[in-house]
Amino acid sequence: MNQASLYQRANQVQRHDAKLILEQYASVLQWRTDGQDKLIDVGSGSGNVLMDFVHPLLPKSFGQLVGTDISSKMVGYANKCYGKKFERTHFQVLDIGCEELPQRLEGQFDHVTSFYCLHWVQNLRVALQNIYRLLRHEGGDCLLVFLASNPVYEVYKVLACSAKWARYMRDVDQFISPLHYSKDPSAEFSRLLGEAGFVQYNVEVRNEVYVYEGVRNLKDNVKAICPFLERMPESLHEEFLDDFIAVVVSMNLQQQPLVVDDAAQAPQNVERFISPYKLVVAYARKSPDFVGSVLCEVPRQQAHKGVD
Ligand SMILES: C[S@@+](CC[C@H](N)C(=O)[O-])C[C@H]1O[C@@H](n2cnc3c(N)ncnc32)[C@H](O)[C@@H]1O
Ligand SMILES: CC(C)=CCC/C(C)=C/CC/C(C)=C/C(=O)O
Repeated sequence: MNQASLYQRANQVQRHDAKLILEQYASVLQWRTDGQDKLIDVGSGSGNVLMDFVHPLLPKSFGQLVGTDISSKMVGYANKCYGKKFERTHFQVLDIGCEELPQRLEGQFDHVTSFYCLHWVQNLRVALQNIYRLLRHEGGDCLLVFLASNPVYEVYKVLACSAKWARYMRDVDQFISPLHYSKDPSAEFSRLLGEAGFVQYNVEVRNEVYVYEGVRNLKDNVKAICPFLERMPESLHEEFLDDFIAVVVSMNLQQQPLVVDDAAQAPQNVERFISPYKLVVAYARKSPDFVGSVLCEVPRQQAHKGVD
């Protein structure tokens, strides 16, 4: 995932989920009384989720906002878009799955956030140990949002077995969420949080559905995140995306076009593609003073996203 501007244009699902979850958790985060909070975001990508939805929640006098990503291209893009415009804000390269966390980052932050990143990291145990170490020694909290499962992974598996695409997808398992096949992602992630040292945590696994309107829209969203495209000549991209769509159709994830009878209304004949997925929403604190309300059921939105 290196194409920052492409990602910035085709990340509606990711933006939708981050916005909704931040609205629910803004008041749960343990804000400092002096307003000098330091926050680090893991896997910030092109930076727009961090700057559009996290930055506005920070107190005016916040201490520091650091966006990080494993991709230097993403970091370069985010610094160019936001680094100069926003005070006390910068982006830097960090692999959250690294064996040794840079010492200058250890124990520096009040909050760690991460949206749609941890499903890219195979070694969640190491990633959580690093997240724990980023937080101040005396406390701090984290809000981690990522995919447990998504039909995109089943499509990858099918394409990886085909004679045409196998040579670009030999390491397909490296790009499947480590919780995709888990029978109980909530229990598994809770255990990992406990092992990392977090004493109080709440892990929800939300069953979500996003509906993509039109083939082009789905293809653009796939293009923005698919790690295999950059390995093949550009002349093959459209063929790969056509085959991707054919697998989606074979999995019965296409909804028949809706035709509206009412003469006053134009018929809607755009195909819709349904993506049912499981989203992990984990909130954890390093220190033991846990607020009971965190564990209360948060109001849920019922409508399918992506459809007006
Ligand atoms: C889908 S994007 C999410 C970007 C942004 N957080 C958002 O919500 O739009 C996932 C990002 O995670 C980054 N990423 C993948 N593995 C990572 C790792 N081990 N450490 C840090 N970032 C990683 C990718 O480079 C990519 O920019
Ligand atoms: C119907 C269908 C297979 C939809 C897949 C849609 C899609 C582009 C999912 C991407 C999931 C993902 C890995 C997102 C990300 O990391 O940002």
